[in-house]
Amino acid sequence: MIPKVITRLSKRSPFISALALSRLDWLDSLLCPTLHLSRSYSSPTMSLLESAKKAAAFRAVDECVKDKDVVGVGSGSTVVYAVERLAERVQKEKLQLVCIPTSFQARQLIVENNLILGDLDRYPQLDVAIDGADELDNKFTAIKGGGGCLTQEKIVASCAKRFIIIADYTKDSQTLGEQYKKGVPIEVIPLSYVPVMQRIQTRFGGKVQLRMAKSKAGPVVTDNGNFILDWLFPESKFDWDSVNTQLNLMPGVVETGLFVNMAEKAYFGYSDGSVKEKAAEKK
Ligand SMILES: O=C[C@H](O)[C@H](O)[C@H](O)COP(=O)(O)O
Repeated sequence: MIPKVITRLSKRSPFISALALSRLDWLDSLLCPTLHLSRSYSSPTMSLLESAKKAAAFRAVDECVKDKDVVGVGSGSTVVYAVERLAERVQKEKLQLVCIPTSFQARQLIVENNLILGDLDRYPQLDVAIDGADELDNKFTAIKGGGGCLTQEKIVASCAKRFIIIADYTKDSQTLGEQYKKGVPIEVIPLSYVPVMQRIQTRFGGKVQLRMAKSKAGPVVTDNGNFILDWLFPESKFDWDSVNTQLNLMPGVVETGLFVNMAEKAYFGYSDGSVKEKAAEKK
Protein backbone atom coordinates (compact mmCIF):
# COMPACT_ATOMS: atom_id res chain seq x y z
CA MET A 1 0.00 0.00 0.00
CA ILE A 2 2.56 2.57 1.11
CA PRO A 3 5.02 1.92 -1.70
CA LYS A 4 2.28 2.22 -4.36
CA VAL A 5 1.22 5.59 -3.00
CA ILE A 6 4.83 6.76 -2.95
CA THR A 7 5.46 5.51 -6.46
CA ARG A 8 2.46 7.40 -7.78
CA LEU A 9 3.45 10.57 -5.91
CA SER A 10 7.06 10.40 -7.00
CA LYS A 11 6.01 10.29 -10.65
CA ARG A 12 4.29 13.66 -10.17
CA SER A 13 6.77 15.48 -7.98
CA PRO A 14 10.01 14.53 -6.34
CA PHE A 15 9.33 17.14 -3.65
CA ILE A 16 5.94 15.63 -2.72
CA SER A 17 7.54 12.24 -2.78
CA ALA A 18 10.30 13.25 -0.37
CA LEU A 19 7.75 14.87 1.92
CA ALA A 20 5.55 11.81 1.80
CA LEU A 21 8.47 9.60 2.67
CA SER A 22 9.44 11.66 5.70
CA ARG A 23 5.80 11.76 6.92
CA LEU A 24 5.33 8.02 6.42
CA ASP A 25 8.62 7.29 8.08
CA TRP A 26 7.47 9.27 11.11
CA LEU A 27 4.08 7.52 11.12
CA ASP A 28 5.75 4.17 10.77
CA SER A 29 8.01 4.83 13.74
CA LEU A 30 4.91 5.44 15.85
CA LEU A 31 3.03 2.43 14.58
CA CYS A 32 5.93 -0.01 14.38
CA PRO A 33 8.57 1.10 16.87
CA THR A 34 10.26 -2.30 16.90
CA LEU A 35 10.40 -2.64 13.14
CA HIS A 36 11.50 0.89 12.52
CA LEU A 37 15.23 0.40 12.81
CA SER A 38 15.42 -2.35 10.22
CA ARG A 39 12.87 -0.87 7.84
CA SER A 40 13.71 0.94 4.65
CA TYR A 41 11.24 2.52 2.29
CA SER A 42 13.50 1.89 -0.66
CA SER A 43 12.68 -1.82 -0.26
CA PRO A 44 9.69 -1.94 2.05
CA THR A 45 9.20 -5.71 1.95
CA MET A 46 12.83 -6.38 2.83
CA SER A 47 12.50 -6.98 6.55
CA LEU A 48 9.51 -9.28 6.08
CA LEU A 49 11.38 -11.35 3.52
CA GLU A 50 14.42 -11.47 5.76
CA SER A 51 12.27 -12.85 8.60
CA ALA A 52 10.98 -15.50 6.22
CA LYS A 53 14.50 -16.50 5.18
CA LYS A 54 15.65 -16.63 8.78
CA ALA A 55 12.72 -18.82 9.85
CA ALA A 56 13.49 -21.35 7.09
CA ALA A 57 17.22 -21.38 7.77
CA PHE A 58 16.89 -21.78 11.54
CA ARG A 59 14.36 -24.61 11.22
CA ALA A 60 16.50 -26.48 8.70
CA VAL A 61 19.65 -26.22 10.80
CA ASP A 62 17.75 -27.33 13.91
CA GLU A 63 16.21 -30.34 12.20
CA CYS A 64 18.93 -31.48 9.81
CA VAL A 65 22.26 -30.93 11.57
CA LYS A 66 23.55 -33.14 14.37
CA ASP A 67 26.78 -33.49 16.34
CA LYS A 68 29.89 -34.50 14.36
CA ASP A 69 28.28 -33.73 11.00
CA VAL A 70 30.22 -32.54 7.98
CA VAL A 71 28.00 -29.77 6.66
CA GLY A 72 27.95 -28.19 3.21
CA VAL A 73 27.36 -24.46 3.47
CA GLY A 74 25.59 -22.93 0.47
CA SER A 75 25.69 -19.37 -0.83
CA GLY A 76 23.35 -16.41 -0.94
CA SER A 77 21.40 -14.30 1.48
CA THR A 78 19.37 -17.08 3.14
CA VAL A 79 22.45 -19.10 3.99
CA VAL A 80 23.72 -16.21 6.12
CA TYR A 81 21.02 -17.14 8.65
CA ALA A 82 21.87 -20.82 8.44
CA VAL A 83 25.48 -20.05 9.36
CA GLU A 84 24.27 -17.81 12.19
CA ARG A 85 22.26 -20.73 13.56
CA LEU A 86 25.11 -23.21 13.09
CA ALA A 87 27.38 -20.91 15.10
CA GLU A 88 24.75 -20.54 17.82
CA ARG A 89 24.32 -24.30 18.09
CA VAL A 90 28.07 -24.90 18.16
CA GLN A 91 28.35 -22.40 21.02
CA LYS A 92 25.36 -23.57 23.04
CA GLU A 93 25.32 -27.30 22.36
CA LYS A 94 29.07 -27.73 21.84
CA LEU A 95 28.46 -29.45 18.51
CA GLN A 96 31.52 -30.59 16.64
CA LEU A 97 30.92 -29.67 13.02
CA VAL A 98 33.10 -29.31 9.96
CA CYS A 99 31.78 -26.89 7.35
CA ILE A 100 32.51 -27.18 3.64
CA PRO A 101 32.01 -23.94 1.67
CA THR A 102 30.38 -23.66 -1.76
CA SER A 103 31.78 -20.22 -2.60
CA PHE A 104 34.08 -17.46 -1.47
CA GLN A 105 31.12 -15.96 0.40
CA ALA A 106 30.40 -19.23 2.21
CA ARG A 107 34.06 -19.58 3.16
CA GLN A 108 34.04 -16.07 4.64
CA LEU A 109 30.84 -16.78 6.57
CA ILE A 110 32.34 -19.96 8.04
CA VAL A 111 35.53 -18.20 9.08
CA GLU A 112 33.82 -15.07 10.43
CA ASN A 113 31.50 -17.21 12.54
CA ASN A 114 34.41 -19.21 13.97
CA LEU A 115 33.19 -22.48 12.51
CA ILE A 116 35.63 -25.20 11.46
CA LEU A 117 36.48 -24.86 7.79
CA GLY A 118 36.92 -28.06 5.79
CA ASP A 119 37.33 -28.96 2.14
CA LEU A 120 36.37 -31.76 -0.21
CA ASP A 121 39.96 -33.09 -0.27
CA ARG A 122 39.68 -34.06 3.37
CA TYR A 123 35.90 -34.53 3.54
CA PRO A 124 34.66 -35.85 0.19
CA GLN A 125 31.51 -37.22 1.86
CA LEU A 126 29.20 -34.81 3.62
CA ASP A 127 26.33 -35.60 5.95
CA VAL A 128 24.20 -32.71 4.81
CA ALA A 129 24.39 -29.65 2.55
CA ILE A 130 22.14 -26.67 3.20
CA ASP A 131 21.67 -24.11 0.47
CA GLY A 132 19.29 -21.46 -0.84
CA ALA A 133 17.48 -21.50 -4.19
CA ASP A 134 16.04 -19.00 -6.61
CA GLU A 135 13.04 -21.20 -7.31
CA LEU A 136 11.89 -24.77 -6.65
CA ASP A 137 9.13 -26.44 -8.66
CA ASN A 138 6.72 -29.14 -7.57
CA LYS A 139 8.95 -31.86 -9.03
CA PHE A 140 11.81 -30.64 -6.88
CA THR A 141 13.87 -29.11 -9.67
CA ALA A 142 15.61 -25.99 -8.43
CA ILE A 143 17.06 -22.98 -10.19
CA LYS A 144 20.20 -21.78 -8.48
CA GLY A 145 22.93 -19.33 -9.38
CA GLY A 146 21.01 -16.06 -9.14
CA GLY A 147 23.93 -14.82 -7.05
CA GLY A 148 26.53 -16.23 -9.41
CA CYS A 149 27.29 -19.39 -7.40
CA LEU A 150 26.25 -22.71 -8.82
CA THR A 151 29.15 -24.97 -9.84
CA GLN A 152 30.76 -25.36 -6.43
CA GLU A 153 27.27 -25.57 -4.92
CA LYS A 154 26.37 -28.46 -7.20
CA ILE A 155 29.63 -30.29 -6.50
CA VAL A 156 29.20 -29.96 -2.74
CA ALA A 157 25.50 -30.93 -2.87
CA SER A 158 26.38 -33.99 -4.94
CA CYS A 159 28.76 -35.13 -2.20
CA ALA A 160 26.16 -34.86 0.56
CA LYS A 161 23.90 -37.62 1.83
CA ARG A 162 21.15 -35.03 2.23
CA PHE A 163 20.68 -31.83 0.26
CA ILE A 164 18.34 -29.38 1.94
CA ILE A 165 16.96 -26.18 0.42
CA ILE A 166 16.11 -23.13 2.50
CA ALA A 167 14.20 -20.22 1.04
CA ASP A 168 11.51 -17.67 1.62
CA TYR A 169 7.99 -18.44 0.40
CA THR A 170 8.45 -16.52 -2.89
CA LYS A 171 10.66 -19.35 -4.21
CA ASP A 172 7.99 -22.03 -3.86
CA SER A 173 6.50 -22.57 -7.35
CA GLN A 174 4.53 -25.15 -9.29
CA THR A 175 6.68 -24.72 -12.39
CA LEU A 176 9.99 -23.00 -13.03
CA GLY A 177 9.68 -19.44 -14.24
CA GLU A 178 6.43 -18.87 -12.36
CA GLN A 179 8.04 -16.47 -9.90
CA TYR A 180 11.73 -16.29 -10.76
CA LYS A 181 11.93 -14.30 -13.99
CA LYS A 182 15.69 -14.15 -14.53
CA GLY A 183 16.04 -17.50 -16.24
CA VAL A 184 18.44 -20.38 -15.76
CA PRO A 185 22.02 -19.36 -14.91
CA ILE A 186 24.70 -21.27 -16.78
CA GLU A 187 28.41 -21.00 -15.98
CA VAL A 188 30.60 -20.99 -19.10
CA ILE A 189 34.26 -20.76 -20.01
CA PRO A 190 34.72 -17.12 -21.17
CA LEU A 191 35.87 -17.82 -24.73
CA SER A 192 32.82 -20.00 -25.37
CA TYR A 193 30.10 -17.58 -24.35
CA VAL A 194 28.93 -16.47 -27.80
CA PRO A 195 28.74 -19.96 -29.39
CA VAL A 196 27.05 -21.33 -26.26
CA MET A 197 24.50 -18.49 -26.28
CA GLN A 198 23.69 -19.19 -29.90
CA ARG A 199 23.42 -22.96 -29.38
CA ILE A 200 21.05 -22.60 -26.46
CA GLN A 201 18.80 -20.18 -28.35
CA THR A 202 18.75 -22.40 -31.43
CA ARG A 203 18.05 -25.59 -29.54
CA PHE A 204 15.59 -24.42 -26.90
CA GLY A 205 14.40 -20.94 -27.93
CA GLY A 206 14.14 -17.99 -25.59
CA LYS A 207 16.91 -15.47 -25.07
CA VAL A 208 20.33 -15.84 -23.51
CA GLN A 209 22.10 -12.91 -21.89
CA LEU A 210 25.63 -12.51 -20.64
CA ARG A 211 25.33 -11.42 -17.01
CA MET A 212 26.94 -8.03 -16.57
CA ALA A 213 28.52 -6.81 -13.34
CA LYS A 214 26.90 -3.99 -11.37
CA SER A 215 29.90 -2.23 -9.85
CA LYS A 216 32.50 -3.14 -12.44
CA ALA A 217 32.67 -2.63 -16.17
CA GLY A 218 32.14 -5.88 -18.03
CA PRO A 219 30.70 -9.26 -17.12
CA VAL A 220 30.22 -10.99 -13.81
CA VAL A 221 33.19 -13.28 -13.19
CA THR A 222 32.46 -16.32 -11.03
CA ASP A 223 34.55 -17.70 -8.16
CA ASN A 224 35.98 -20.07 -10.79
CA GLY A 225 36.97 -17.30 -13.20
CA ASN A 226 34.12 -17.97 -15.63
CA PHE A 227 31.13 -16.08 -17.05
CA ILE A 228 27.44 -16.56 -16.31
CA LEU A 229 24.78 -16.75 -19.00
CA ASP A 230 21.14 -16.27 -18.02
CA TRP A 231 18.81 -18.23 -20.26
CA LEU A 232 15.37 -16.62 -20.32
CA PHE A 233 13.60 -19.77 -21.40
CA PRO A 234 10.32 -19.63 -23.34
CA GLU A 235 7.02 -20.76 -21.80
CA SER A 236 7.04 -24.40 -22.62
CA LYS A 237 6.88 -27.76 -20.87
CA PHE A 238 10.53 -28.63 -20.54
CA ASP A 239 11.92 -31.92 -19.32
CA TRP A 240 14.46 -30.23 -17.09
CA ASP A 241 16.51 -33.37 -16.57
CA SER A 242 17.04 -33.68 -20.30
CA VAL A 243 17.64 -29.94 -20.74
CA ASN A 244 20.25 -30.03 -17.98
CA THR A 245 22.04 -32.95 -19.64
CA GLN A 246 21.96 -31.31 -23.07
CA LEU A 247 23.29 -28.02 -21.70
CA ASN A 248 26.07 -29.78 -19.85
CA LEU A 249 27.15 -31.52 -23.05
CA MET A 250 27.72 -28.22 -24.88
CA PRO A 251 31.46 -27.51 -25.12
CA GLY A 252 32.25 -24.53 -22.91
CA VAL A 253 29.44 -25.12 -20.42
CA VAL A 254 30.92 -25.70 -16.98
CA GLU A 255 27.67 -26.29 -15.09
CA THR A 256 24.04 -25.24 -15.06
CA GLY A 257 21.92 -23.77 -12.29
CA LEU A 258 19.35 -26.55 -12.79
CA PHE A 259 19.45 -28.84 -9.76
CA VAL A 260 17.41 -31.83 -10.84
CA ASN A 261 16.60 -34.66 -8.41
CA MET A 262 19.12 -33.42 -5.89
CA ALA A 263 17.19 -31.90 -3.02
CA GLU A 264 15.57 -34.14 -0.46
CA LYS A 265 13.65 -31.50 1.42
CA ALA A 266 12.84 -27.79 1.29
CA TYR A 267 12.01 -25.36 4.06
CA PHE A 268 10.05 -22.29 2.96
CA GLY A 269 9.85 -19.54 5.54
CA TYR A 270 7.05 -17.00 5.93
CA SER A 271 7.30 -13.53 7.35
CA ASP A 272 5.26 -14.48 10.44
CA GLY A 273 7.99 -16.94 11.35
CA SER A 274 6.15 -20.06 10.22
CA VAL A 275 7.83 -22.60 7.97
CA LYS A 276 6.38 -24.88 5.31
CA GLU A 277 8.27 -28.13 4.75
CA LYS A 278 8.19 -29.91 1.42
CA ALA A 279 9.74 -33.31 0.88
CA ALA A 280 10.75 -34.75 -2.47
CA GLU A 281 9.07 -37.97 -3.59
CA LYS A 282 11.23 -40.96 -2.81
CA LYS A 283 12.65 -42.57 -5.98
O1 LIG B 1 24.07 -17.95 -6.67
C1 LIG B 1 23.54 -18.04 -5.61
C2 LIG B 1 23.00 -19.26 -5.01
O2 LIG B 1 22.64 -20.25 -5.91
C3 LIG B 1 21.88 -18.94 -4.04
O3 LIG B 1 21.72 -20.07 -3.24
C4 LIG B 1 20.54 -18.60 -4.68
O4 LIG B 1 20.71 -17.55 -5.61
C5 LIG B 1 19.52 -18.16 -3.63
O5 LIG B 1 20.01 -17.04 -2.97
P1 LIG B 1 19.18 -16.24 -1.87
O6 LIG B 1 19.20 -17.07 -0.63
O7 LIG B 1 19.93 -14.96 -1.71
O8 LIG B 1 17.81 -16.04 -2.40
